[in-house]
Amino acid sequence: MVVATPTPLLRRGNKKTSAFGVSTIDLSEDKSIVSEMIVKACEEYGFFKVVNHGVPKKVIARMEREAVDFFSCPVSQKQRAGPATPFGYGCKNIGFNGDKGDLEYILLEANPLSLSQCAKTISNDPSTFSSVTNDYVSAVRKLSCDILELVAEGLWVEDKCIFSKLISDSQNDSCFRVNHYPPFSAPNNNNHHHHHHHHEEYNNHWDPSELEEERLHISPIIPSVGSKSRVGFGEHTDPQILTILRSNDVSGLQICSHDGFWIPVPPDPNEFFVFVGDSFQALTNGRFTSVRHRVLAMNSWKRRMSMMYFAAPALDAWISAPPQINNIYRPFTWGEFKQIVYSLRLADSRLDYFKNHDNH
Ligand SMILES: C=C1C[C@]23C[C@@]1(O)CC[C@H]2[C@@]12CC[C@H](O)[C@@](C)(C(=O)O1)[C@H]2[C@@H]3C(=O)O
Ligand SMILES: O=C(O)CCC(=O)C(=O)O
Repeated sequence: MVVATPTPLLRRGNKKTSAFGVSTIDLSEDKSIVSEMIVKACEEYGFFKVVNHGVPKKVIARMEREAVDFFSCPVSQKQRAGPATPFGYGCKNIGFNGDKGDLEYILLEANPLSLSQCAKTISNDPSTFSSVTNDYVSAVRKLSCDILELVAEGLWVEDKCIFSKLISDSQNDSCFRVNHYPPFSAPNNNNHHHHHHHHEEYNNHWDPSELEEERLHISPIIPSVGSKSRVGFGEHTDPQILTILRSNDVSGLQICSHDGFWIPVPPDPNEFFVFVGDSFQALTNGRFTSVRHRVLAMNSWKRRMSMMYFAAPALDAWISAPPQINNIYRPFTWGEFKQIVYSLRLADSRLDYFKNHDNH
């Protein structure tokens, strides 16, 4: 029997093993050039940096302030917003397999209704927290849409909104995360006193005696990262379509090249980094690369803080009416889709859906 396989219209291009330089894409440049560069970056590393991104400095600064204020609260107060199941405040336990990371975080659903609910447990001034967060999330969602439209253009797809419409209103499963990593001092260095002094920068409540203990609990997915650094966030790919990351000026982020090298990404607080996620790799039939990345806690007295917007389609709508296969992009297979839902640890009702449709 001959089985018709859909033509892989969007094929993975040849990959170069050239020396790495993070592509920097200037969104104010000519559209046709920018769209071509973005497609190339999505194919080669699945990772790039954007400048002239259009997100106002003030929107970023206000969000950073809210996050710093939250993480500076006493543990007992932060725990009111937890545990993260998957949304809310989480500390150290980053994955549902019990993966450990040396960080604390807040993971939120990126829609106004959910944000205003969660704000009540996060802030003493919930209305300010939710308006600042909504402004930030809306601005980075707009940036994601701009990028997705440029991608469609670069792929010569007729409907320029084919990808961006998946996330263009706030009714989708996008999420927002802020990570906060403690500072790290390498074993046997004598700078403890010095470090401790700077700990107070965020008036944080990390117990330095925990650090030595935590060093022993290296995430099982990382075999070894050497004695001078520790895992902040274990290696993974993001299940969503795109991730938009902004961090302060503390290093630690690394991406994995296709030939298996870990490449440190110098931090840049004024710009954004973009990651291709598993969903985008699937939608483009593997032409785009979902980028493997991790965060190491570096030997620095300063703490890393990063904020991420994860652009994801409305999964419920996708379940009830999966997009039709056409020549433009391919809907997820059920296997891929299930993986995304599981990775997001979404509501049990959605997981039940798959239990009842296990033949997919
Ligand atoms: C270690 C993990 C955290 C994560 C689930 C996972 O097992 C692997 C993917 C991780 C990730 C990365 C992007 C998002 O931050 C996240 C919410 C997601 O959907 O996949 C996290 C997951 C998580 O924090 O539960
Ligand atoms: O904190 C960072 O810089 C990146 C962490 C990350 O990859 C994630 O939260 O999914």
